[in-house]
Amino acid sequence: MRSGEVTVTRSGPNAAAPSPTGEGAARLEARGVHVRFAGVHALDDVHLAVEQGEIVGLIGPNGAGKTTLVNALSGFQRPTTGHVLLDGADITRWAAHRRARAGVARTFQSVRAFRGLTVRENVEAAARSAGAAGRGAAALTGEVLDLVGLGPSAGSVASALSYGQERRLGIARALAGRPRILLLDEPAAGLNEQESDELLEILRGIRADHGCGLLVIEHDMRLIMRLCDRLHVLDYGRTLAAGLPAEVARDARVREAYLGSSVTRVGAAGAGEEGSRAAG
Ligand SMILES: Nc1ncnc2c1ncn2[C@@H]1O[C@H](COP(=O)(O)OP(=O)(O)OP(=O)(O)O)[C@@H](O)[C@H]1O
Repeated sequence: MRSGEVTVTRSGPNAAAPSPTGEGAARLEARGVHVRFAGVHALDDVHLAVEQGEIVGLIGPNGAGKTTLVNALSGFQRPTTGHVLLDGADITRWAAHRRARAGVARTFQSVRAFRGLTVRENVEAAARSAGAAGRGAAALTGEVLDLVGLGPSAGSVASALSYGQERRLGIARALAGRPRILLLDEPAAGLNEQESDELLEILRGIRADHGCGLLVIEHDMRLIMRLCDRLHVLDYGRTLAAGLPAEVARDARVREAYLGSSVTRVGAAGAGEEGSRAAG
């Protein structure tokens, strides 16, 4: 799904969104999810879970079903069959806004901030719509902008930002809801190497400071191999491999379907180059 909107949670300024079950660490899970569009099996029996505090990379060739899976997890696509669970509760029929209130935030591939508003106003608007008010919203906005490195640009109009900064603004708006699980759809798309390195530090900082779990769709293997605790590989809607990044990078099926010849460098160095079929 390509949209400029960012979904945020509705929670207070100093705490992550509440668990629907009252439990601690969040766990968002796709269990046996199928999504069919007419004759296309966009997802075929996919099982994936992301827990608070971990970073999971979702990779695979163009059209593999990555965005469809994030849509299914965030409530923008109803599975044809299968279930989505949050903290063990079945949320398959929950609308996107309800999932957002429960702590599941996402960004989209295309960023479109409110370009006439300042950076601060953009994030404050997201914080307010997520339930923060008054000084709480202002404090949360400042905190989130610092986290994504946009503190010095808080007073700039969004239209003056570079592309890389605008993408970080999209992440800041998602964080303004204090999510427990954050789904990022190609956050490094269009970034140069230096910007991608900066993004790596920002995403690590989000895990460290917010403690939220991240599911990251990305074609930038240099970023993904350094960032993620685990990888999940989709191909033609099916899970091709899942596991530790080094294990996945060595998997012959993954090399053939996606990583191509760059895998030797990816596996050997723990950081490689973009996959051969990764057109982003
Ligand atoms: N709304 C839709 N209607 C029909 N087919 C769709 C729809 N959305 C996605 N598809 C198809 O489902 C499959 C998976 O698409 P999806 O966008 O999830 O792949 P992806 O892995 O995210 O690709 P990319 O890396 O290019 O973003 C593709 O064959 C795509 O054409």
